[in-house]
Amino acid sequence: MSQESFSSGESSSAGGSSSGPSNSQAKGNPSRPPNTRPVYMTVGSGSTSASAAALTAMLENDSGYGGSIAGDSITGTGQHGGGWHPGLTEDMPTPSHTPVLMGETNEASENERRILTSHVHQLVYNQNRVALGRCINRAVETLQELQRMNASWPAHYPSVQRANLPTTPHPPTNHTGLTRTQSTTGDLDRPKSPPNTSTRPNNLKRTLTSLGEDSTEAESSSAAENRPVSEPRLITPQIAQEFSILKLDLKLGALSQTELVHSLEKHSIASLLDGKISQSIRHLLSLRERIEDTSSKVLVTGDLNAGKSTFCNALLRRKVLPEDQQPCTSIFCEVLNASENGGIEEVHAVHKEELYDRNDESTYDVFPLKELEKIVVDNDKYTQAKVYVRDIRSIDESLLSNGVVDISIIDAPGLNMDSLKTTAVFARQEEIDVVVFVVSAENHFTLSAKEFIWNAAHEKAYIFIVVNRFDNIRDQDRCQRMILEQVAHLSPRTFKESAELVHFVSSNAIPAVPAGSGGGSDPSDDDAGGDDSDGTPKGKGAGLDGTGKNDKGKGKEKEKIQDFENLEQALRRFVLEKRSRSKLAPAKTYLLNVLGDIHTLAVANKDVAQSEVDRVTKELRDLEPVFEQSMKARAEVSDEIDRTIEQTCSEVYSHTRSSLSTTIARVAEEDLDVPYPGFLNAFLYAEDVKLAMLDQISATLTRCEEVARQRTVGGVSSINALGLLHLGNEYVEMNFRSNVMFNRKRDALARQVDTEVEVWDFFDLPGLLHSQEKVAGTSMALTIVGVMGSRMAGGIGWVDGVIGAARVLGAKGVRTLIIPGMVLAGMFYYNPIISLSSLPFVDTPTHLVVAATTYAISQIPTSLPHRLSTKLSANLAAIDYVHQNSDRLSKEVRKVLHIPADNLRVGLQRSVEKLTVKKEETTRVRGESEVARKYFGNLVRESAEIRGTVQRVDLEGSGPGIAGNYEA
Ligand SMILES: Nc1nc2c(ncn2[C@@H]2O[C@H](COP(=O)(O)OP(=O)(O)OP(=O)(O)O)[C@@H](O)[C@H]2O)c(=O)[nH]1
Repeated sequence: MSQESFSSGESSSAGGSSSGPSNSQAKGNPSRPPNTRPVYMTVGSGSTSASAAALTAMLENDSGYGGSIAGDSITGTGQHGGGWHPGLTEDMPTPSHTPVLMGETNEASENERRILTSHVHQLVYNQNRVALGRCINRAVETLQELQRMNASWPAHYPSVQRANLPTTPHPPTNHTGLTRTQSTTGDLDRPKSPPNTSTRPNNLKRTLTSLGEDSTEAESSSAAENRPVSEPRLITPQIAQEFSILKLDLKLGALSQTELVHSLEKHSIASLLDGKISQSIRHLLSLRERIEDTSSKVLVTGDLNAGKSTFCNALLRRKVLPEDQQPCTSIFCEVLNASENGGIEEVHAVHKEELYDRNDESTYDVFPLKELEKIVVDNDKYTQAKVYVRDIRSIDESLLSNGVVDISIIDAPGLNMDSLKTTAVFARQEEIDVVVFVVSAENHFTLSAKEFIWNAAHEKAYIFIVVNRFDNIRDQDRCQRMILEQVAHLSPRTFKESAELVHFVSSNAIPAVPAGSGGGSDPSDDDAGGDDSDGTPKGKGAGLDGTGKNDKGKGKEKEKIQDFENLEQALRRFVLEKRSRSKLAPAKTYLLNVLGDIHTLAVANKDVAQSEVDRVTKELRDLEPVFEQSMKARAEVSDEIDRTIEQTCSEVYSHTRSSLSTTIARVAEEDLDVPYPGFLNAFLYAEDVKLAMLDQISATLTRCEEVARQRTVGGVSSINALGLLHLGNEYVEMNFRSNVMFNRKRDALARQVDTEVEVWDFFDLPGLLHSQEKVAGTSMALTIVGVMGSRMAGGIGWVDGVIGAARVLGAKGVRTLIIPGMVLAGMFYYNPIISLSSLPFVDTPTHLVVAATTYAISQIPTSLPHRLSTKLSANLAAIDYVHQNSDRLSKEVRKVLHIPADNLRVGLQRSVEKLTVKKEETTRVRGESEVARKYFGNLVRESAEIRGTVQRVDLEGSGPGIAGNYEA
């Protein structure tokens, strides 16, 4: 494209646009009828329409590329007649639609149209960039929120399930890949992967769920209550679907993802998800950085010696990069606009293992341009070279300095098996927006080339292919056909747009000034490119005779230049207009995917939260009466236990008391089964009777204890029954053995109160009196009692002392002889008794005394038990024997009953506490689930809304002329 043609275009367009038909007339072009150009109507009071002004303002104020658009590089190109001029954005129709008269050259308007198209596209690009940037910010905020939520309410992760597990019925499919059932997120318009090209795992089917499953078997409520909640719960089949961005990489041994999801505890899943979210946030931030970056990188690669360096030089119109017939480029050379280096042309050779930083000279060595060859050919010190050059061409033609975006060209080393991997890695870098592949027309695609394109086409979708050294081909049509066939195979998408993306050129036919010339002039000018006065470039390519005399040769050269210029324009379009694809499309695609994942996650978790709320609400509803009942039972059972214990103890007490009292009172009348051995052994008899009585009392006590045992067994049973009734299986019965009760020596007390046998015990004086009165009258009776009373008391008072001694000595003989001795003594002391007497019975004759004594002795078997019983009873009463024992028994019963009672009380308390904790826990879960439901409900809406906004960002056919460019 010559400068002249551009200038003329500019004047016609500017004129036409600013003043409409009147201007056209003012130009005084008689050959153009007044209506050959459309009539422009200016809306508004000024000469510039409001919309045009707005458009201009938007372009000028745009922050993303403002520097390059409105900066010096634009204004400094005044030589192009204001190629970038506010007038261009004035209200006027798109020039491409301008009607052109037959035969009229429309070169100028074509130029104008191209520039306008470029700027409008720039505007649209910026709008898209800003919109995507905002969406990235919102997505990041959303993900951060999700991360916070996930920390407090571990998100549930939808899972896929293997085909051999029971699944919902699938429609029959004839491919082995993934079989979808249905998706609630279909409205999200997630890009559908065609079969076999899907990167998603095969042999996976939609999951079944453990949530919401209808169990065919009835389940008891307690079983349901105690059934462990499987974690993590899977999602219903309708919404379970695979993720693209937030997919958890769960590969561990032979376990499938589903098995792993099942086996992992839900907090582990949540933390894995958290990691994924962080990763995604980082990626989104890097995408935002990338779309805000105004630079664009073009990687030129291809087979060895295909002419890559020659091609780059042709683009620059300067011999910057070394060309050689031998493979020579050994490092990556990035050619940048010198304006990025303070306008200085030089080479920065970047040290190995260093990250290039233009402001840090320790990372590189500086060389003049002409020494580039030395660095490029065989070196082991540098990995890449940054080549700063001034672009000598206008902004409409230049790639480096095009007024819109800063483009750098990277000349890569030729591909071979060694460099293939390095270059492939290089090409994969995110900042590489465009890959230009140079192939030699003579050699077609080598194996390395095919492998590279195959991979790069997956990465970048479109490859710009330059078929170089076309001048060396004789049958060019056949060559074209064959190469296009190969392109179709290697990158079908590139093939589809081959008119724009595949170019057959001869780079060496393009005139280029030497690198050292400083780039001050344009080689496309007649004088600059070579020594031909007719503008034919002075190339070294075949078929160029360089004399300018061969018209056919000239025609061919022009054709080659034209082809190259076509390539350049296509490349510019590809870089400038299609950079949306390379810069914004990845952001858009990633956003759509991540928002789709968030949406899926939100839908799934909203439902999980809802079912969680339902579940715990029901649980709470069921729990409330159980809790109330438990509280009531605790109080009631406690009272019941107290009652049982009280009743049992009081029964035992009263029974023991009455039994003992009765026995003690009646022990004298009992058949003690002690034979009376006669007068001589009266004392022994007394001892035996006493022991027999004590045994009787002990036997009664033993019976009472047995009764108490039985009562205790009854009490324990009723407590256990209460426990089982209220606590069910939770109640643990205690092992109770009644035989260990009362195992203390029970009659110790009785032994302690061992009653001493006294002489008086043998003679029942009141009884005697009573019986003698009946027989011999009162005076007689008194005589006997008097004899037995006072005389014997005086005469045989020694006897008690003897008994006491005998007890101590244990001399049976002594005791045996006491009573006979006593009686005889009574007789011998008769006289003194009589004589001393002043009592009414002083006159009592001797025979009466003998009779009375004999009577008293005969009464021993009858009177002794009574006397002893009375005495025993009095002694036992003195030590409170009956109460003591009744109390002992009832206390022991109480003690024993308290053990199961306390056990039951603890059980009941525990049950209430357990229910309280469960209630609190369930209430807490309900609260959290409600928050989660609300949050995920909002997230469903929000993610769909942001996704909708992203979807509306149209990166394809935006801006006039762009679609046209590709359809042309
Ligand atoms: N006939 C013809 N020769 C060309 C053309 N382009 C480049 N050459 C020649 O091919 C040879 C190799 O060119 P280079 O540009 O060095 O090739 P390269 O691909 O950069 O080489 P390496 O980077 O070393 O692999 C040089 O001698 C060029 O003059 C062309 O279009 N036609």
